[in-house]
Amino acid sequence: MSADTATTALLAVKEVVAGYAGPVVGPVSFDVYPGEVLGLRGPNGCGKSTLLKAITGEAKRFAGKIVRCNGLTVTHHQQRPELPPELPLLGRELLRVMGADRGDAPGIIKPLLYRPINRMSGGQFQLLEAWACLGGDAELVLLDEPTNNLDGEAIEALAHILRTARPPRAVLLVSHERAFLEENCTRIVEIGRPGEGQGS
Ligand SMILES: Nc1ncnc2c1ncn2[C@@H]1O[C@H](COP(=O)(O)OP(=O)(O)OP(=O)(O)O)[C@@H](O)[C@H]1O
Repeated sequence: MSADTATTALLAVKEVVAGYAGPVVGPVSFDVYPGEVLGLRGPNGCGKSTLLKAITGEAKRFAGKIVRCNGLTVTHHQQRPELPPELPLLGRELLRVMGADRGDAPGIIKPLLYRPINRMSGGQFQLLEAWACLGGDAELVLLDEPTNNLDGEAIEALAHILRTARPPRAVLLVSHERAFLEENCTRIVEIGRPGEGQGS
């Protein structure tokens, strides 16, 4: 579904400047509507991950506004998710903790359900985490480089999950994979190089 201006935005990012000790990105503006997969694209270090972190409150907002619709639930798939080596959980238990244990896991996820997460490969854990975010209850899913570590089959499975999992949830997707963004996003926002703010 494409953005519909008659629909209320789930999230409005307005002239946001964000960073850590100092600003690293912005000003940037975009809205996210129910049902869309909005891509964020830009060069390395331009601040895409920082923008996602500003939405969750992990990064500092120096200027602008981030307006969430009332009661909006958000989940964040971080770039390079860490495998928690000491956590004695099976894949399905992790899904339960994340509210994504619905019994409708795609075929590529099923073999991971009974595998201890500390014995998964980086790619397997990455895919399970992405499914946990997309198959859970959150109305807005933030995905940061979800194709990292994934082989071609897993990337295709992720694309299928993006297209089919629980619409009308919205997704804000950061990816270096130009083709993946273009094939799977309903809209793409360009972020400029550091100091340039928003691209055209
Ligand atoms: N925790 C942090 N503290 C201070 N600076 C940080 C922190 N995390 C990132 N940065 C800096 O903020 C800038 C933007 O980084 P960010 O990871 O948001 O960019 P990005 O566009 O997602 O990059 P990439 O495409 O390479 O993943 C970089 O200069 C980076 O070094």
